[in-house]
Amino acid sequence: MRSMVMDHGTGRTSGRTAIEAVGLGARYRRRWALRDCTFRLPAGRICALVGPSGAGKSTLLSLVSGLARPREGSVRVWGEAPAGASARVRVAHLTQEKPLYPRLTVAETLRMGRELNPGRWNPRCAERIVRDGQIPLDARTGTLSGGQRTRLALALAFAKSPELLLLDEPFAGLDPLVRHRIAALLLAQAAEHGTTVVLSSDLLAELDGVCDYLLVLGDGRVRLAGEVDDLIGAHALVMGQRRGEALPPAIAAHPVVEAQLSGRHFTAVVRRKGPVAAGPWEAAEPSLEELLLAYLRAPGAPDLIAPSAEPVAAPVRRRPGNNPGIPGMPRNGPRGPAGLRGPAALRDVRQNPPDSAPRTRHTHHIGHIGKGAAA
Ligand SMILES: Nc1ncnc2c1ncn2[C@@H]1O[C@H](COP(=O)(O)OP(=O)(O)OP(=O)(O)O)[C@@H](O)[C@H]1O
Repeated sequence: MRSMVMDHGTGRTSGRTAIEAVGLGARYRRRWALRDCTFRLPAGRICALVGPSGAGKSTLLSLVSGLARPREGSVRVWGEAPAGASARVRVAHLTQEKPLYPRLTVAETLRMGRELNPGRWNPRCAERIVRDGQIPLDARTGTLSGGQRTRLALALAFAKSPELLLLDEPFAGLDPLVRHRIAALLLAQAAEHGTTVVLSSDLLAELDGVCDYLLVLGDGRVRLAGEVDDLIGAHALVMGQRRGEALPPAIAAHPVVEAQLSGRHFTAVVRRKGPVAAGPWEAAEPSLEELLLAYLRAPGAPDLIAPSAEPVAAPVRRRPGNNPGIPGMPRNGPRGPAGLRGPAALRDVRQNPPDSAPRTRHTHHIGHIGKGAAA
């Protein structure tokens, strides 16, 4: 079961802000790719950017890095316009293509990185990441495997000493073992350098234990945003014997994000209005993957912008159903008695994570390492 340990000392709704978007919108010709995006990402987080294909994830990353300009609204990176010279050097953006010159060797690529980033280049960091991956320095980058290319691209990105690292699908096309190594590398480097990371991925199981902040897009809009702990704590996963055609009234009394009724059983993810009543069912906090799957399967579920993701500059325009007054949210005081009982199977997986699972450095995340993160 997930730990309820929270770091109240960090002041989630205050502190440095890495990204703040207000009413952000972008479009390609006549079609909006992103609309009315409003959220804040505090510094020091590892943020998962999730959404179905075409939801606007790459577009958002391009707006944040200054590669694209917004059509409406604004985005600030470390308080500045992303396209400005000073914001640009503080941000590294690894696009899906991970562009490398195929005819250059690894050593030549690192040399080029140094020449392009005078004053910020950290050669020891780049060399260590390449050496740990046993990548031959004299190999041409065009001959590297997918995992080696990703590692080299991450070496280039981290050696630039960015304060904000944007990664577009860094795990795509990698086998599970390589994904695990890359995730561990990412966590270790981000912890060592204090880098804020935004990581888009559709490998949901991999994100648990890696990310402590969540931004879910759907159809170009923000659907979920906030600390992972807050968002998970606001929901319950309920499983039980089905009696009749509908969910038990005590469960349906909570806003239902997604329900599956099959055979004699039901499974539902609900947004808790309070403790889930005891009954002939089991209730537990969903894992990050379970929460994400529920929202991805239910595109009509109301969005939820947690207080931890509200911009300082402008209040969130709430759509119907986006009710922040949920037990478990820090602005609403301490968590009430959860009254949640975890199914033995889920509890077992979460209490016995693989030793090698990468762990986040964030204090409030320690103790709820996910199920084989990036395994
Ligand atoms: N260069 C472009 N020209 C026209 N439309 C585009 C362009 N790039 C993206 N789009 C459209 O904008 C929307 C958002 O695309 P985007 O690539 O940001 O989504 P995504 O969530 O990153 O998708 P994926 O997970 O498949 O990479 C989609 O409808 C896409 O078709």
